Amino acid sequence: MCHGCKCLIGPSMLASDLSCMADEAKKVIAGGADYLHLDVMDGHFVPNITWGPPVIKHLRKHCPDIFFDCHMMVSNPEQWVQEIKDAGGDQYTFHLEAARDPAGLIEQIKAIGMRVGMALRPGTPIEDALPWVDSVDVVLVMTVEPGFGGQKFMADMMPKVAYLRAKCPEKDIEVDGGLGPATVDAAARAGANMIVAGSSVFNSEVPAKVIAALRRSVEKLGNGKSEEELTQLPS
Ligand SMILES: O=C(CO)[C@@H](O)[C@H](O)COP(=O)(O)O
Repeated sequence: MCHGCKCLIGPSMLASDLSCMADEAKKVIAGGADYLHLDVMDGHFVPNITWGPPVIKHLRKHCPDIFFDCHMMVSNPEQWVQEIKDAGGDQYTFHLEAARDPAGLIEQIKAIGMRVGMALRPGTPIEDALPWVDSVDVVLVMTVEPGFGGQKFMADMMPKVAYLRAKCPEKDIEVDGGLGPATVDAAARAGANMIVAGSSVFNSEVPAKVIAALRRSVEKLGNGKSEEELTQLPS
């Protein structure tokens, strides 16, 4: 179980109305988001294209204080570190499958002053990540195939999360894909403390309620409480 990790909820902007991204961001910030998850896709590493540093830079002007978690679904993650930093990124999450030299890339990101995230596609075994886990701030376990929002949560990724949590009680573990009030309990029980949620938050009439429900699950179940203890907690 997670001992020292804070529960953090990060709405995925991919699911927002991108014609008014800044307003959408402000809405979820007001609704209690701890950070914004920004999916950068290059049409090569994944079969979709979203945005890059110019859009992040403009969003930063409208949202000066929130943490920007940049999920780099790109084939050449070494190329964008400086641009993402300059645009206002706080965390640079690269895909292990795309990194030619993970150790060098981690150093590059750290040297520039961003938090380092390492993401794993569903098909990547957790063992592949172990050599670098101690050097990164966050491990992102994808719970859908990266590329698109609105997919079904892959509960069979939870053993990866649980294995990692057992090995690294203090590490930030993030999950992303198909998360909402109906699926978050499994991720919380496995030990994830950073929850990315796109469709469930932005499709809701009241995003704040969904964010609160996600937080409630992680705060309760992520602390290793028994079902009996949970029934005694105020809702
Ligand atoms: O990285 C991705 C998809 O590649 C995610 O961040 C999705 O955007 C999450 O969206 P939902 O599954 O929550 O709708």
